[in-house]
Order: sequence, then structure tokens, then C-alpha cells
Amino acid sequence: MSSVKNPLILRQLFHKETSTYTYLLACGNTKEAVLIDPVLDCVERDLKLLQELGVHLVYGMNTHVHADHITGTGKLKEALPDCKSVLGSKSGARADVYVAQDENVKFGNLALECRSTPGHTNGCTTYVLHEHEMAFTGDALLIRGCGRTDFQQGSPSVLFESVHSQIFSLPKHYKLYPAHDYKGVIFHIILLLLFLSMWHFFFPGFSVTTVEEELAHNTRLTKTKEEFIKIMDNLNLPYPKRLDESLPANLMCGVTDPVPS
Ligand SMILES: N[C@@H](CCC(=O)N[C@@H](CSS)C(=O)NCC(=O)O)C(=O)O
Ligand SMILES: [Fe+2]
Repeated sequence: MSSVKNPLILRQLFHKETSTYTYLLACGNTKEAVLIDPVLDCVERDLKLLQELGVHLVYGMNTHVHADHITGTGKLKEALPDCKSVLGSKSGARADVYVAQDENVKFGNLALECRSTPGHTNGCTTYVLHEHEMAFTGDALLIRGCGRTDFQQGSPSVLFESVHSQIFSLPKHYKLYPAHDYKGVIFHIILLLLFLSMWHFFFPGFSVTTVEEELAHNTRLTKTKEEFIKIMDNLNLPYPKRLDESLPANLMCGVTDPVPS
């Protein structure tokens, strides 16, 4: 294990309605912070936390153009004018900073390396924090699963290559943090039927994994490429409930231009 020079403040936040994880990362020395995949509905929560921790948001970053929720980046920028939005250069959406393969996003003394991981969408980017041996995979890799490939330029073949070359090639002990966890949802439904509302207490789902765990236990990506393509082509998932509002808004950084009066 390499010695850690710069302390990291890390918070994993959850949006229950869309099972989305947002990550707050801040440099413990300088207090410069980034939010990865903020959700519009949770901006007030995130602003309060930034203030409580005494950190200064420099980037609102997205791993990709989300199809299931509206990004909070635009609203965060309105509240914090120093904050810039970051997105993969192949995303086709509006952002202040576009990142490509091997570029770094710096916050304080820490830096996130950008790895292009298309296949779920063209612009999908995995952000790697080498100093703390962790990566934020968006929807390219979910815990024991992966993002769907049936819309938004999705391609199972491209996703398979991305995950194997850019994520599974990281050291085996690296922690992987995804953009969603759907494992708790089944239990949620069962407990709702039992009129209980504390599902998260009993069945928290999964919050983090490692390269080693996914190489051994990912239900899709441990298969051959041919088997993987067959699985992905036959998922038959319903479209995300908020797709129609999310996609156009996220192409505009989560805010639509004001209508002239
Ligand atoms: N039911 C959810 C949407 C679920 C969904 O389609 N999730 C996406 C990631 S958000 S683009 C996905 O890739 N899922 C993979 C899988 O195996 O489930 C909603 O209505 O929001
Ligand atoms: Fe997605």
C-alpha cells in the first residue's frame, strides 16, 4: 500500500427515489471539494453538508449524461458561482470543463484521473483517485452488475472492453464506487408490503466494492464477451421513469435556459 500524503474527506450520499449515489470528495488540507453525480432534488442537502464540513466546491462533476434523474450541477453553479461543471468530452452535453482520457481534475492537493469508459453512453468517464486507491465508475460498472446498453449510444461490446481495459486493470485492492445500487430495492418492496419503512436499516444494499470482488463475482462481466453481449441484449428493462425530463435537462447541465418573458 502506498503511503497517503493528503487526507481525503469522503461522503457517500444516496437519493432513494432513483437509487443514485452522489460522492462528496474534499482535500483535507486545502478544503477544496468536488461532487460527483449530484442530484437536482438533493442540492439543498448537499449545500448544507458543504457548509457544515467547511469545504469549498470547485467542481460539480458527472460520470455521464444521466437518464434517470436531473443532475444538480446547474443548480449548484447558481448557488456557488466559483463552481464549474465537468463532463466527458464525448458526452455531447453542455459543461464548463470537458475531460478526456488521462486528463486530471485537481481539487486541492488531490487529483482525479479521467478514464474514458464508454458503452453505457459514449461520454461515460470513470474518475480514479490513485492516492486513495479508489475509483468512481458511474454506470459503467455497478456492484455485481453494470449499466444498461439499450439506449443513449449504448453498446455491450464497447462496455465490455471499457470495463476490462480501464477498470479491471486497476490494482485489485482499489475500491470501486458506483452511481447506483439497486440491490436494496427488492427488499424495499417486500418491506413496504409488510408496512415497514426502515428497509435501509435492515437491508442497506451495497455501497462499495473492489476490483478483486467484481473480477470474481460480477454477474455479467465475469462472462465471456459473447455471453455478456447476449445477457445485455436480453435484459428487457423498462425505461427509467424520469427519462423524458432527465435527458433534455442533462444535455443543458441540469438547467433549462429561462424562457424570455
Ligand atoms: N428503475 C429506474 C431505472 C433503472 C435503470 O434503468 N437504471 C440504469 C442506470 S440509470 S441510466 C441501468 O443502467 N440499470 C442497469 C440494471 O441492470 O438495472 C428508474 O425508473 O429510475
Ligand atoms: Fe446512466
